[in-house]
Amino acid sequence: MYSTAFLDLPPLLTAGGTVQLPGSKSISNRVLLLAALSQGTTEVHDLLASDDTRVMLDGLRALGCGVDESGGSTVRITGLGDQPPRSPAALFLGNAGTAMRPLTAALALLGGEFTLSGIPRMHERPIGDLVDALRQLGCQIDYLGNEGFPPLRIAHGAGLPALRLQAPIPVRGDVSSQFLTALLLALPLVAREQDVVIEVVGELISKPYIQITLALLARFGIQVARQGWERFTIPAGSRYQSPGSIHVEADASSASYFIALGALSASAEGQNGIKIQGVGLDSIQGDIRFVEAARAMGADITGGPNWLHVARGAWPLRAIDLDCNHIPDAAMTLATMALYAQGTTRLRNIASWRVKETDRIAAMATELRKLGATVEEGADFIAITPPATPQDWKAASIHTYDDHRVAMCFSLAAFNPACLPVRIEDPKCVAKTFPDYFEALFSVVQTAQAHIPVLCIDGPTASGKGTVAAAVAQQLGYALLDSGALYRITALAAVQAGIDIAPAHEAALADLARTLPVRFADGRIWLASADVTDAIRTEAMGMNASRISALPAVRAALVDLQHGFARLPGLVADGRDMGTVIFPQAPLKVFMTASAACRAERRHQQLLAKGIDANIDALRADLEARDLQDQSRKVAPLKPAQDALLLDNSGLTIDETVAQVIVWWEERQPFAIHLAQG
Ligand SMILES: Nc1ncnc2c1ncn2[C@@H]1O[C@H](COP(=O)(O)OP(=O)(O)O)[C@@H](O)[C@H]1O
Ligand SMILES: Nc1ccn([C@H]2C[C@H](O)[C@@H](COP(=O)(O)OP(=O)(O)O)O2)c(=O)n1
Repeated sequence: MYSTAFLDLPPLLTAGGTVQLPGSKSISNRVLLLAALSQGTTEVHDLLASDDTRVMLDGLRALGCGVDESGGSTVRITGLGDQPPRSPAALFLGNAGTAMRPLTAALALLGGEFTLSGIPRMHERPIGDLVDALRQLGCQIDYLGNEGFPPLRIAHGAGLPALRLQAPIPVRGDVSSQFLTALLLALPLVAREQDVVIEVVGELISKPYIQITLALLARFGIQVARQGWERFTIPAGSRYQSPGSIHVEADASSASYFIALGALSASAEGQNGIKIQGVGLDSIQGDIRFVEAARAMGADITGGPNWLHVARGAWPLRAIDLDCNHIPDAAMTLATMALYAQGTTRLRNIASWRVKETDRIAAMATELRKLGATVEEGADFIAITPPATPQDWKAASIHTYDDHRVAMCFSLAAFNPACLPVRIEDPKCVAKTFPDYFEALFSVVQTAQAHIPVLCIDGPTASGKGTVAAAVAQQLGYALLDSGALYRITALAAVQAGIDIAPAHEAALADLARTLPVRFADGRIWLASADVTDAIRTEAMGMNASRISALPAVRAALVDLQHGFARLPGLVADGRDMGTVIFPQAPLKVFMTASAACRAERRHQQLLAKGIDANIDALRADLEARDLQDQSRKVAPLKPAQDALLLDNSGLTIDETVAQVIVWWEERQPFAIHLAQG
């Protein structure tokens, strides 16, 4: 997951390959609750690991359910059965509507004392219609903040009052279908002696989500009878029965981003479109009908029981005018597909967008406009006209409103014909449903090598390049190339092979460099099966590296390996010749220096921290000798590139040095200019 403040997506050109999608959030949290209400243990396979399932699992544990997470994506839930939930209990449910609503209903019917709260946005999301329905039944629920919104208190410490189950229970269906889902999931608890009937007031929205609820209830032994979408009957004698084991389908809403990707990108060379694993055309999730909408816009989609294949069909895409009530979440993806359509795309009947993670109509309108689109918005619709020509596109920093879908939708804007990068702010908000979304995206998209941003930091030993490069890479979410390590590893391999580091053995040393079995993983460096992270860091190996690096054939042998580090979303490279030889087109080259005295002192401190005693004068003499050797060699000597910015950090802290590099990087991005204008 990218936990950076922002993630800059370089312009993307093609896509191709296979993605495996994470489990559906809606199915995951429903299954968890049903398993928790059942007798016995349920093995839940392919459970989504996300913020929303995390709060549900924590909540169930707090209520006394058995939760065994030792099996990776398979979680074992031991249900309450006939046991009462542990009470009192305080549940924090983040921003998970799929946890807040059904738990409120279930706990109100089970009895006990509970508080249910979430993050501030959760406290702005309405729950009054559900509370009204439960209060009419006889449940005692209080608002702890604003009327009609969480946080809530359920107060049945003295036992449940008699519930009024004879008359049909009315619930509004036109604000959120989650209220009805909550009642359907919870009322079987009390459908013992008589049928329990729910009547929907108002036009029910998001019906497909109710279908998921009914299908999952059936898997847990509850057969709900439905008359139209107005009346639902839970038969007397209902009891939750664990199916023993259940598989969670991949998330059909998450599939929408990759369906869109296949529809709007040219295929990568030798590939034909995108294959999506984990969800197929016969999915029980309503958002699978996004397929029809994407086809209407031009996508070429085929599929089987648990896979989809998507390629470009009509291009440019066709604008559509669609009632999106049946696919409220996935429809947001249509709004960014509209950027690539001819004409105006109108998405209607989407009032529920206004009460989701954020006001999604306002959010989409604001961010689409930043890209140069013309957007009209109303209480329950949005109409998008793309920028008229490539020149009308703008580089935008997309605000994501702590809304995973906004972040994922707008990643598609990186295919803009103007080849502008797109900045996604707070990319970790995707953790709600798809923590590794950007990793999955990068695994199936490609761009021209020239579009991949590279930031070079060169300089003499102990100037702080390595430290600063690592910090900058972390802040930007970029890969890191410690090129000095490659020379150090080659030198170590030569020493181990007994090859003298001298010009006479240049060819043999170059062969060694070309076939170096090196691997960088989890902050460690491996040479074949040996962890050499520490062995290459000695002063002696630094000197050997400097000697081996003076051999032109060795340098040439390491070029391809170094170029291979430049991958999406970008690279920070540190060394001696990153800006001059390896990445001469890099948009930012920093030449970092510090006085010899300062550098000797830093090295001294570094060694002391490792428990190695060293003489500071000897260290200074060594580093000056190495500087001289690196500066005076014939090939790729240590020197600033012509367009490098010099940074003498003798008087700066590490943080100040990093901040300066980031300021220079930001000055080169188009977003700041846009912000200044906007
Ligand atoms: N302003 C600074 N910038 C970068 N590093 C610094 C700074 N001040 C002190 N240091 C320290 O200098 C030492 C040498 O840094 P390092 O990154 O190993 O240098 P290099 O990669 O250039 O050889 C590290 O221990 C680092 O913490
Ligand atoms: N791009 C590079 C990186 C390192 N080298 C050589 C020259 C250096 O003295 C050695 C060791 O580099 P390294 O960056 O690990 O050394 P320091 O951490 O700066 O002491 O490798 C090079 O020639 N070109």
